[in-house]
Amino acid sequence: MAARPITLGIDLGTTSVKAALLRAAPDEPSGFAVLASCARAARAEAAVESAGAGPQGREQDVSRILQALHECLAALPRQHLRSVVGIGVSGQMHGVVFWKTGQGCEWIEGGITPVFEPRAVSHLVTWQDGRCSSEFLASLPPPKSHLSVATGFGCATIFWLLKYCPEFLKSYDAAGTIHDYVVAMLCGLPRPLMSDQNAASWGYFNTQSQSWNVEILRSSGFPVHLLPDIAEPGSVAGRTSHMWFEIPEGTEVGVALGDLQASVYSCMAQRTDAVLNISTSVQLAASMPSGFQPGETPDPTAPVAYFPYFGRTYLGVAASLNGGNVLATFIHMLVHWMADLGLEVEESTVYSRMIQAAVQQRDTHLTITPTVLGERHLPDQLASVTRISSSDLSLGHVTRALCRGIVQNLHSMLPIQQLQEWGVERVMGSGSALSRNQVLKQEVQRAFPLPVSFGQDVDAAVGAALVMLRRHLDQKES
Ligand SMILES: Nc1ncnc2c1ncn2[C@@H]1O[C@H](COP(=O)(O)OP(=O)(O)O)[C@@H](O)[C@H]1O
Ligand SMILES: O=C(CO)[C@@H](O)[C@H](O)[C@H](O)[C@H](O)COP(=O)(O)O
Repeated sequence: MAARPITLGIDLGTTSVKAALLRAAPDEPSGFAVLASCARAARAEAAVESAGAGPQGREQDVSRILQALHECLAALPRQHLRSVVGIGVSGQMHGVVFWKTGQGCEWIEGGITPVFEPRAVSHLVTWQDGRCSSEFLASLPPPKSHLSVATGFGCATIFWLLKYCPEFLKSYDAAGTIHDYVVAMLCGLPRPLMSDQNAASWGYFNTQSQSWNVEILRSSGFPVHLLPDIAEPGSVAGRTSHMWFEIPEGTEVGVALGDLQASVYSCMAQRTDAVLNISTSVQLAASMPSGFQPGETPDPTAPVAYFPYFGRTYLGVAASLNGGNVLATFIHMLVHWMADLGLEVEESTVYSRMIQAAVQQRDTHLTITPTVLGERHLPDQLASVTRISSSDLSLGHVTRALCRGIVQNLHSMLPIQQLQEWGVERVMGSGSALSRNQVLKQEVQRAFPLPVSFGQDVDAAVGAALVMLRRHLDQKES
């Protein structure tokens, strides 16, 4: 019997990097089996943001992201890596990283396996970056796109750098998301390719014409030469230029995908499924009918946006900026308070103790609006706590209220009534913040009284691998 094909999926997330190996499994309902997976914290938060970014700047160190990626690959079984026939890459959308063409990395040979190390590469300015104030965004030209432009979106960041750090931009002649960068380095692409999934997340991209708003951008002095060329999600960007963790040189690499779309692709078994992803951020997504086209102009006050998916279809998405990152912020606060009091406690200990305490605390009157980052449609709505009584101040009460607040905030953006109008019959949970947190699961089931099931915690990596596996199988059949 011919060996069943194996593909590798990668997810370059905001907090962690995930990798998964999939093998075709015709006798499985899904058609695949996950052979192995791995997750490694990236810990990539840059120690120093760019000059002028201010306290709202959020940048990550590309070398740390690649280090976490290499750790994941090194942990996967070599006998399977040798058989990989395709690599799918997804990652945190909206962000932008810059590099010099032909100098973006150096392949280091002579070790256990060739690896590429970043060279003339900037920090990654992430989707959490808040340097673009509302006033600055209002000064930008209106986009010819159904998606509005928010802080942390690639084009907004480039406009900000053009105004405040023009010399910085002159140092680079290529740009993309972090996953576009990794694809370009793996394949030695002279210029990055970008799927419409990631282009739409940058702003100033028209998904119907599949083109950048080049004239609008150029007339504002925007460095349009930095805009990547566009390619279909699911198509091949190139082939690996070196052997990589024993994955053969010449292996096909797909055009990078949005982590949201890759997660949905792995979890959405039927078109009537909604996918609720809680990772660093939170997204609730459902399929739009084929033929659906979003409006021509953006509505920045709308809590639901329409993101390109596959095959020119769209997802209706409530994308909250406040998900696992809110829990992480709470824990960082507790750990720092305890350090101030002379106590050293591991973050992982706090996560497990607070979740255990809240599992025991099934209800609370304490009410937390968790939006420490505001929301794109309500940037000035920051976090608040109400109904505080002396009896509701245990760790269990506060954690229950925090988890409830995260889920209720998402529900306020996309309520179950709207999901049911769209024909949604089931909610598929994804993301490792959800998979590791029984309280979040309980609050999801409470807020969305539909059948709810929970997936793996490497969903986007599985989705990216699955896209390449199905491409390979289709090619073999044709
Ligand atoms: N030990 C833990 N137990 C439970 N939740 C955790 C733990 N460590 C991190 N988390 C949660 O997981 C979130 C990150 O999820 P992850 O899927 O790694 O994010 P991303 O895909 O955005 O990189 C963090 O924001 C935090 O809320
Ligand atoms: O914000 C949106 C969409 O606008 C999200 O769907 C977006 O994909 C994510 O926030 C980023 O990609 C980061 O994802 P993650 O690191 O939180 O998994």
